[in-house]
Amino acid sequence: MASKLDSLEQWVKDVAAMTRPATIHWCDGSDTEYRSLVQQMLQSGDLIELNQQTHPGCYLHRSSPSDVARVEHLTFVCTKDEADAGPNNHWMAPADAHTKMDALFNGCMEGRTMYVIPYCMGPIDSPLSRCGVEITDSPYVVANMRTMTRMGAAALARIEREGSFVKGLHSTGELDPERRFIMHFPEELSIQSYGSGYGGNALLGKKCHALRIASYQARTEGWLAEHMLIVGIENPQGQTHYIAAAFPSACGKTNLAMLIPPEGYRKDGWRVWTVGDDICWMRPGADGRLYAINPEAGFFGVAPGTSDSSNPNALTTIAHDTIFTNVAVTADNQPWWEGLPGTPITDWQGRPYDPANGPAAHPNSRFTVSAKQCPTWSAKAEDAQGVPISAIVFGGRRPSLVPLVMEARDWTHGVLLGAAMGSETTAAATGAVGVLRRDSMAMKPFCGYHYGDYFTHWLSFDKPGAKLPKIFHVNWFRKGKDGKFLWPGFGENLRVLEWMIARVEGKARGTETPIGMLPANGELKLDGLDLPRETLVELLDVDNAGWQAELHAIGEYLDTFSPRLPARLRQEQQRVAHALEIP
Ligand SMILES: C=CCn1c(=O)c2[nH]c(Cc3ccc(NC(C)=O)cc3)nc2n(CCCC)c1=O
Ligand SMILES: [Mn+2]
Repeated sequence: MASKLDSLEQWVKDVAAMTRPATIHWCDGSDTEYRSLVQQMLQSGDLIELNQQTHPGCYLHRSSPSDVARVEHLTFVCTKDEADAGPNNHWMAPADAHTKMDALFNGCMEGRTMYVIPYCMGPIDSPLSRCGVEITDSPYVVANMRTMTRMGAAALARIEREGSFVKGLHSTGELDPERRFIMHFPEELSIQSYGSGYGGNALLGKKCHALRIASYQARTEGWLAEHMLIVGIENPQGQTHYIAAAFPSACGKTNLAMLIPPEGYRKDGWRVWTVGDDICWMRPGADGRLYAINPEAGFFGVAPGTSDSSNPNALTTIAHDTIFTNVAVTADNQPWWEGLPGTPITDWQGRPYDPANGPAAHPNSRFTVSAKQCPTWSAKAEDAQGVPISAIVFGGRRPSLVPLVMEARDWTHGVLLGAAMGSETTAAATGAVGVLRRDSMAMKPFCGYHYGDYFTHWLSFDKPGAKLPKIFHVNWFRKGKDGKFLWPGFGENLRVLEWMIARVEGKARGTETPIGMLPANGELKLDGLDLPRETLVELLDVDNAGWQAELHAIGEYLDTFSPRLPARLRQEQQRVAHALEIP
């Protein structure tokens, strides 16, 4: 009787025959295994021990200077039909990609250990979870996957029961930027990554599996794999509403997932619970509501900007048992990055810190830590059925035009808000300031198939019996004429989430505008916040002419996905455009 592990064992044999490792190690995810991996990496220099008094169990990894972020131009979706990949992906024919990758993997693990990492994305006993196996020659990847996924024996047992798993093959190769590829084969449920040791390229459970492959799978199976945080908002009466939110980078997703309520709210008994900060898998439950899990078990967060003022919960979370990547170090061997007090003496490349060389910590430097270490971590993150989603929030960094918050009039309008979301670039990102980059549902680098088909899939959830979440759009970053931020943001954002929940509960009326529903006078609670009335007026201002231009630009953006753009979405854009023309 063939065991369901036969296909796994055969695949491991085939990979070993191609890569020719010195030894093969099947990972069990135990503490013993982790400790010996850490010792091995301290010996090899892959890890550097940090100050164990102030940061017990914390280590520093320095990647090679040319391997510090995802490489979108070397990331491919290899579907049989090029059109299925869409204009939002680089495409290569599967046969060509396999030829290229087989040549790179040939003998690449000679003298190395080949680690076999069975993992589960999501709670080990949840029907919403999915399993994968990553084969890698990087102990750093093993250590990170143990934190970021449910890795080891329990996952292997589930694979044995289920028989299906995503096959991920990774090698750091020679860390040569010229020989670096991240290939996705959605029809084969497989991923092949060569030449990078960095997070999003090498921890295959995260962006590669949980977003690119999973978004493709979710479309065929009727669920959603999204680039969203999941946060629970508990009111003084003890009722908790769960919100899923998608933002492009640099909007503070992790900060929102770990939000600390303003003083007055805390005193009244409001609590914020963290379920996830990056990825959300959602599917309709028996009652027609959308139920969500966080497929990850940890946070792979951006270190710079994480401070006592922006996210005290994150600082507490990473005070122990955390792996830091490409941060700086202080004189007493503590991890350091821009935004923290104190001074760095060694920069992310191990050089004596010199401001002339740029920031001490790399702008994309990261911490890898178990989600359970977060003071606001919600035990519901382990709930097999997931949490019911009351609201979906899209957002972006828009210095002008876009109000603080607006509610979609229905699901179709909400999908339009998500499709049109984006951020104006800041000088830090691209040098050009004020260029609007659309990033639909914040999935631009992660949607594993044609964006037009993805919008069609989103629209398909609006069907009889569905009890869909309300959809909102927020903008924390609107500026006044003086160039200053109009909204204090951070913990004060709870006031906006409170209004959303009041809308969900039918306790706020709101006021209709052509672009959506806005808080009516007095509905946004401002007590304890000295926000001048004219500032609130500016924050909620709907500039009709400006929005007519925006809707026109949205139409042009949507047309780039023709002919696979769903007509219903283009009609919704037209509806809003016409509503703006009515005086
Ligand atoms: C839950 C928090 C979400 N959030 C925000 O809501 C937010 N708002 C802003 C803009 C801002 C910056 C500084 C102030 N300072 C004072 C003193 O008001 C106010 C707003 N920055 C924000 N940031 C940081 C963005 C970079 C990752 C942010 O994360
Ligand atoms: Mn992300």
